[in-house]
Amino acid sequence: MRGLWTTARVRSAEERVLAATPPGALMRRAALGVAAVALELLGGGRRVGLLVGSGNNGGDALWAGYYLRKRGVAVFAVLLSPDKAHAEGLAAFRRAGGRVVDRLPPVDLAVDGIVGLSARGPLRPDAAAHVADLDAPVLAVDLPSGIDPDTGAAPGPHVRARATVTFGCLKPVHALADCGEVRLVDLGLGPELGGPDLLELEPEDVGAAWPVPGPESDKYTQGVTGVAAGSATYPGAAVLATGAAVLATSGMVRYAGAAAEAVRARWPEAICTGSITDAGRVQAWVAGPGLGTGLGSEAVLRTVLEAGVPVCADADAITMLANNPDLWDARDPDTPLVLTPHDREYERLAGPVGEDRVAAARRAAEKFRAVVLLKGHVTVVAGPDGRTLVNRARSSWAATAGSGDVLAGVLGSLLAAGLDPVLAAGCAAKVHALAAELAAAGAPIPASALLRALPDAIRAVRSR
Ligand SMILES: NC(=O)C1=CN([C@@H]2O[C@H](COP(=O)(O)OP(=O)(O)OC[C@H]3O[C@@H](n4cnc5c(N)ncnc54)[C@H](O)[C@@H]3O)[C@@H](O)[C@H]2O)[C@@H](O)CC1
Ligand SMILES: Nc1ncnc2c1ncn2[C@@H]1O[C@H](COP(=O)(O)OP(=O)(O)O)[C@@H](O)[C@H]1O
Ligand SMILES: [K+]
Repeated sequence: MRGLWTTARVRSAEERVLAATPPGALMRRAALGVAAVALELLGGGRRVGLLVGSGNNGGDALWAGYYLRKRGVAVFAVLLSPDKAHAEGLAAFRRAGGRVVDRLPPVDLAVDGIVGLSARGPLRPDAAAHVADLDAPVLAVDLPSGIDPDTGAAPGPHVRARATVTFGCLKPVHALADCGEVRLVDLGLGPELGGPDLLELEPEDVGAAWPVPGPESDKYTQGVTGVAAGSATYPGAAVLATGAAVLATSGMVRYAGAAAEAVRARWPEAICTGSITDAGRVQAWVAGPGLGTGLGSEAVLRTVLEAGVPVCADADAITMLANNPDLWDARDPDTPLVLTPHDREYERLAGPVGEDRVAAARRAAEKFRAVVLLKGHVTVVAGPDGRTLVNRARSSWAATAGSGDVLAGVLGSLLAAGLDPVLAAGCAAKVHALAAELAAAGAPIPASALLRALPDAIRAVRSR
């Protein structure tokens, strides 16, 4: 698990460490780390350009330029605010033979020291113009400038980094936005940081949590997943959600609804009935994909919410909950509920997502006392207790019709197996994104291919 700390937390930890270290020591340690990665990225290249902003981020870049000069690299620096450039860094850079220029000449690598933790908003026009001019790979200092450190939002011009060297700890931007390869330089902040604000599951965490049968298991002990999805109009959603539950764990799956024929034809191992009242006992329900929003569907959702087992409410179930607040009363508040909206469904429930997806997921989790999995390229899982997991997909091939139905089925089966709902949601998101990546291998895929890749994705995380 990787922890991520917001800028406010980093700053307060840094203040305490700074007070206990000689002046400039932390910056030089940070800059040495930047110079080391720059040398790696340079390969045979010998020319580096620095874009230097007005704060300590620029100071890091100038000190890195100093260390690179000591290794015989030609280094050029553009000072975006010459009067405010970090004084000691600039003096050291000049002493070592670094050249201050108005515009970068052709270089093999650019170092982005424009702005770091104090960044607000997109790059300012002068900085944006220098960035637009670059045609060398960029090494970002702390974070790619123009991206918000805490939300990962990049509402305008920003740096696209080949790699980022960050200091002390990872910040939300490193999980929420594209920072290239991220390297961490230890500044000894550890004891001062406290617990992280956000967590990112690593493949091995997902592999360790994934439910697998043991010698004592039978089909019931591993959890029975109920699927209330699909309709005469949308049988496919039922086939995908049920299939995902069938493939994700080895417990049993019961399907109840109007697509029973289609589901039985594709998944003979699922126990199918036409009506929720005949479904039998389950340990968790997945409700919503392709279900429709009419009165009959509302009755189904009510039954599921009253069942006293964890529920994953997706798609039409979310729309019904948004349109008909009475439905919330059916819910036993002590039984876990996981809502899996995409941005438009979120808006129906809780207003616009806005640029801070983490805050949005947390807002809804608190409001509904539910686990909220906000889908997208960056998926955020927030629990009503404030626990928050983030997962940034490494590809976008999952953006295809029916892909959400697969996610809901996987998540439902993890709930049925008894996983903690926040962990279940985080594991489902990670395996779903990995399955999309494996299935696609560089070419578009339908959701049914994503579904077929679930076993490969589960094997991949379990082998870590
Ligand atoms: N505090 C510490 O102990 C350490 C800090 N370090 C560095 O210090 C950085 C933070 O330094 P500062 O707090 O001085 O601030 P920054 O260097 O992040 O920002 C400096 C200034 O940039 C300008 N700016 C803000 N948004 C901008 C935008 N969108 N476009 C262009 N310019 C913008 C603002 O005027 C801001 O005050 C970290 O990111 C890290 O690189 C490292 O040296 C390690 C040690
Ligand atoms: N650009 C993207 N990159 C990676 N994953 C994405 C992207 N867009 C959507 N996804 C993922 O694909 C799934 C889409 O779900 P959803 O929007 O409900 O689609 P559908 O309703 O067609 O099934 C979600 O798991 C989401 O996280
Ligand atoms: K930067």
